[in-house]
Amino acid sequence: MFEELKRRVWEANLQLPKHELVTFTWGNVSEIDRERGIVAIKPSGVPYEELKVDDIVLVDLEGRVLEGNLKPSSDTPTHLVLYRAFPSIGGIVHTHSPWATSWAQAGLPIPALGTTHADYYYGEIPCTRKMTESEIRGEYERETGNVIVETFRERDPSRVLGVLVNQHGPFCWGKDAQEAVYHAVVLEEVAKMAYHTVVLNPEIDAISQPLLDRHFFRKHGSSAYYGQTSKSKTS
Ligand SMILES: O=C(CO)[C@@H](O)[C@@H](O)COP(=O)(O)O
Repeated sequence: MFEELKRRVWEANLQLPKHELVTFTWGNVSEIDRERGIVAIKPSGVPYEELKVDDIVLVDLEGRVLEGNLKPSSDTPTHLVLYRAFPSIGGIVHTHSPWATSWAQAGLPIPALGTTHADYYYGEIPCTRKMTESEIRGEYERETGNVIVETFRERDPSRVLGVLVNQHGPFCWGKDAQEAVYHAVVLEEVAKMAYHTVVLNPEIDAISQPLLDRHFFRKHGSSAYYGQTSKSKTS
């Protein structure tokens, strides 16, 4: 019954090395079947070149393994916190892609400096606060999810489709695993461009609200008009 879900998650995981978003095993992708409350996720520590469809692990929203012979990603508790807190999302990607991770390590949000950014992220891509010692010593991966949720108290996860976890790296999401990978690719590109932009002009301001609105809403929401059909908004 979940063969299709597992295949989609397997294919989405294989997109990470293809887009040069992961080194070794530094990343994972999951997708949720909302109707059944089942999450398919990459197994922990398995090299991408060895990953098979049947290695994808199925867990419930409490993290209990329902199917699979391997341990799920060590980041599974983070994914589960996000699926529970953000009902609009259907897929999640975590990587240590170098440009996004550089901003995360610097503890800085990525400002919206141009239309490439505004096409997908409505405003700055936030960086979480640093985690406390007790959060790190406790249920670390679950607390990582909690600190992301805290960062989104005043933000809309359907408009800001990713986050930088301070001193760690990016988590992105989308309506499914494939779209989440797409947003992770965009995040890495805008992280690289933003770095170069602020180096070239340290005084640069974020783009204006009208330009941000124009670019985000031409691809998202009921007034979107970019592309050929509603399905092509990410192309
Ligand atoms: O964040 C980290 C390591 O810092 C992990 O996400 C990364 O190594 C992937 O872990 P898994 O192989 O998915 O358990």
